[in-house]
Amino acid sequence: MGYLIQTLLFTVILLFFYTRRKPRLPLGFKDAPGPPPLPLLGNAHQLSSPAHRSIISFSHQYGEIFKLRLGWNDWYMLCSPSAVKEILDKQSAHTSSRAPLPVASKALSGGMRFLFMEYGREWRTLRGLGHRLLTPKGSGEFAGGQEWEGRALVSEVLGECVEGGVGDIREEERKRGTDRAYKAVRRYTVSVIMTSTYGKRIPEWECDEVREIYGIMEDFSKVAAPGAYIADTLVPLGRLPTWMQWWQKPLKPLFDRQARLWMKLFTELSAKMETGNAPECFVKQVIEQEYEKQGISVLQAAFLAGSLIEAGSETTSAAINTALLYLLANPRIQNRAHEEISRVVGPFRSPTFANEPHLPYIRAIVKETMRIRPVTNIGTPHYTTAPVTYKNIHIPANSVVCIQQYAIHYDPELFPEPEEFRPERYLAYPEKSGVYAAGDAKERDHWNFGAGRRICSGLHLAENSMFIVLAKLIWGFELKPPLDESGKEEDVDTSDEAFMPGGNTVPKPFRCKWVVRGEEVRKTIWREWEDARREGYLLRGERVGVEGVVV
Ligand code: HEM
Repeated sequence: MGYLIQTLLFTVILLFFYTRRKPRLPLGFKDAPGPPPLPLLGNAHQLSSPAHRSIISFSHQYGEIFKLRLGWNDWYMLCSPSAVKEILDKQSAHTSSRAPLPVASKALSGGMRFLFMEYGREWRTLRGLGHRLLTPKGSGEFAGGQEWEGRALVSEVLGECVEGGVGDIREEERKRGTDRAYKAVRRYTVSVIMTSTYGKRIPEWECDEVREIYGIMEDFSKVAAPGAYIADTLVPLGRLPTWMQWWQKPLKPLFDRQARLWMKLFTELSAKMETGNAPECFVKQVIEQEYEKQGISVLQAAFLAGSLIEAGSETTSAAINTALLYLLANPRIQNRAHEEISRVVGPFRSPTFANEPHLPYIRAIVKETMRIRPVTNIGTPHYTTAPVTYKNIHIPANSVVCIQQYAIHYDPELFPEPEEFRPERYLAYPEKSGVYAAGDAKERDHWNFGAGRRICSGLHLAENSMFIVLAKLIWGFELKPPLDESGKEEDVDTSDEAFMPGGNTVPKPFRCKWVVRGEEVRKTIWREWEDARREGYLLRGERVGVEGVVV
């Protein structure tokens, strides 16, 4: 114990001097501007809750790059398209790692959580394994499943949320508005990602698998929350001998819980492969690519699949639910969107991906949602492995470099009246996000998926889900504000208060009145769902039914 106290004291003293250090600058270069840090505290006390508001105001004060000292690291906040392009794209050989996190990455995740993995051979091999699944073409193979799950979702909303529906919904919820569609959207996204990775559908929200997956994500967000564990702030504590790392023992059961779930799914699938009964899916591809020969352990391969499930579920449902919240608050936009869909599709069938080129306004809603409420609140931190420069600013090795999506998305020079939800600004952007991410910085649509070599692997899958779900829901229903006790429509809140606290921008569950758009549409929804249940859909030539891939 005495040794531990001495080490802690030593680390605090070290931090005191470390936080007062000045970087050595090469001739002709300067340090990034920023608010002066306090000894020990750095700048953490200057961040508001939610943090993006103070980041936006610092960007107004200091410009396109500023520096904050947060814990052990200097964070260089990138607040302009060209700073992101120059630093994260053009100098990506040195800006593609992640900061060391002895607790969240090492102890909780055994160093195997893909999102946190340091840049290097192992990360490259794993990214390569995931690549085939997630390229535009690979993601396109899941379009049938997204379309099919979209039909399931629309019928769920009709059954559960609409007056005259069939679910166990209370009369009052039907009349005054319900938040059930919020969960239905979450079910949709988990089901799409589980079918893609393991060939398994998630037909019900209330089931053991969803409980376990969300339990794991909850453990993760608690442990990774800023300030939750001092060793993720005072990183040198991670160099203590393992027996002295007091956080290891309580986190062991949480690591075991993840390993158990990811390994259970993985070994079940491997067993099915041995008997020739495995569904077509990502993990089957990984096994066929002989991951062991590439130096990847079975546990790491199982964690890779788990990382995709984690990374793809809550992010996509948060984005879709955010779009629904803004549509609810903006009847004019909803009407314009519905006018476009009904002109192109009519009431006798619901929209499909084939209609996408003719639905520019729906595509614009997808992009505008990602602009106005980027899913990451304080950006996506990368870590430098060598010094990099931007204009005459020098950024040393071992610094955090972090896109600030909110600061860029709320720059009125780039997006006039940025607080306004205005899909029209994206009508001149016919391509998907991946195309703009690879192009000229000034032409990029939004920065929601990050940048450089660590750019979101699932962006095509995510954008496709957003498009198909929004198109089908707007086609099927009018979203109306909930009613208060006196029967008057309530105001719809889209302020920061409407979102949960934390690193991700996730809307709080919100009530809404779902009104089906006429008898013909109601009949079409039921008919299409019956057809879908009967026929299933094809995933790379294999039939998928209500229970998942049919083998
Ligand atoms: C609207 C939905 C989504 C948003 C906003 C989103 C956003 C992001 C962001 C900002 C990053 C970090 C990028 C960086 O470091 O520069 C990321 C990483 C990642 N995302 Fe997504 N994502 C979404 C959906 C998905 C889906 C559906 C999948 C998988 C199927 C996925 C898989 C991943 C993975 C594996 C990484 C880690 C990449 C790495 O560290 O190399 N994401 N995502």
